[in-house]
Amino acid sequence: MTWVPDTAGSGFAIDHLPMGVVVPAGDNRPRCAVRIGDFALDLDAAEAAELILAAGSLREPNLDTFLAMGPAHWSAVRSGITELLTEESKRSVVEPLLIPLADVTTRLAWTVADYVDFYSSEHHASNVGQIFRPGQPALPPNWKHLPIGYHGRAGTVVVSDTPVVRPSGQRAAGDFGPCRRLDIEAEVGFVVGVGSSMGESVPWQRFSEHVFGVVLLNDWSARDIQAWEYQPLGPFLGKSFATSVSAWITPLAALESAWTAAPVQDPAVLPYLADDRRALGLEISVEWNGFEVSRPPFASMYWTPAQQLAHLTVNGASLRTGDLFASGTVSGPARAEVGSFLELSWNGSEPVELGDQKRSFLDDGDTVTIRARAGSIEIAPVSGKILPAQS
Ligand SMILES: O=C(O)/C=C/C(=O)CC(=O)CC(=O)O
Ligand SMILES: [Ca+2]
Ligand SMILES: [Mg+2]
Repeated sequence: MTWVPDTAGSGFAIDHLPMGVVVPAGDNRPRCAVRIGDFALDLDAAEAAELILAAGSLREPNLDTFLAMGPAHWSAVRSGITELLTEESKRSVVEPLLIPLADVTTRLAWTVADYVDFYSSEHHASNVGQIFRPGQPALPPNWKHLPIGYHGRAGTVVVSDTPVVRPSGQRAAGDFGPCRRLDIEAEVGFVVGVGSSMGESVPWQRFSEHVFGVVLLNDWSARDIQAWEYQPLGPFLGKSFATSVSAWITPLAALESAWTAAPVQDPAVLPYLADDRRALGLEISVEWNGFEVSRPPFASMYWTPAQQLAHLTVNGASLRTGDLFASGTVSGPARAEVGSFLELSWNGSEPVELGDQKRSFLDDGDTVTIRARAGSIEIAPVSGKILPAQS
């Protein structure tokens, strides 16, 4: 039991403790923090006051040093924070370090090193295959043999609530202008803490030794630019303009009871990909201008994050602290479970109702918020508003 008021049922109770970086109003120094209910606990101040021992890792302007220190450190810090927030005897010294969330702005919590995006929902891949490549098999021949992915643009990963400017680009031969089919992709991102050496692959069993935690991720996608540019090398400018992530990273340690069964794979995969079929049972919700338009089920993903990690490194490519890999768009089997508006509106042919409007893609001024829950835990939402293209 925590002494912090009103946390039960908030999704951010004492069993959660997601980590982030905040700047208090009237200050300009970013500091490491943990979220409890509607407060941020200033971990920089807690470590400075020796209320928590973290070898200086919480006195940095972001979580990079903390992330690099690995599971034993993550777990010791988590225990220390739990103690501060539960022991009544600590309350008088800790309570002054709680800042209402209304009085802070959040920052990107870590330096994104490499960013990789997978394509691991069978429903999403077959929907997009039918839309982009009609007349061809919905899934490419390699799809069930490896988790397909591409390298994205780490430098344009932004924290939730950062506005997204509509990109301009080539929409067809000789046709340049603002994107007309601006879309979202609802995804789950995994934040790597502990790196690896070049030449060394990281087996799926080592997932929790390297991955610290989970964020929600919106892979904003310019469908007209993408459809024109992507062959044969895959997504480029159609996706590199912005990718949004949650302000708070949910540690894997908070999600231990959220694991459930992943779909059985047929055909059998190669031994390095033969994992224990554990999926995170996150129930995602996509809100468009405040209307819930979809509920993608994360446990339906064909390829698991542990398999994605094994595949990422099987050629000896190393991991770095801060690497971010995204699940790929999360789409379930039903139309009301898809993770993109491309699928929801079937490429604009079946617009959806938002109040008294009918819509297929994003208009300027629209806001999209992606939320997710697993039992008592709410993953911090990722939200973004579309601003007009640069003139
Ligand atoms: O199939 C295609 O050509 C394109 C697919 C996507 O845009 C999806 C993508 O970025 C990967 C994913 O999020 O699943
Ligand atoms: Ca994507
Ligand atoms: Mg993107």
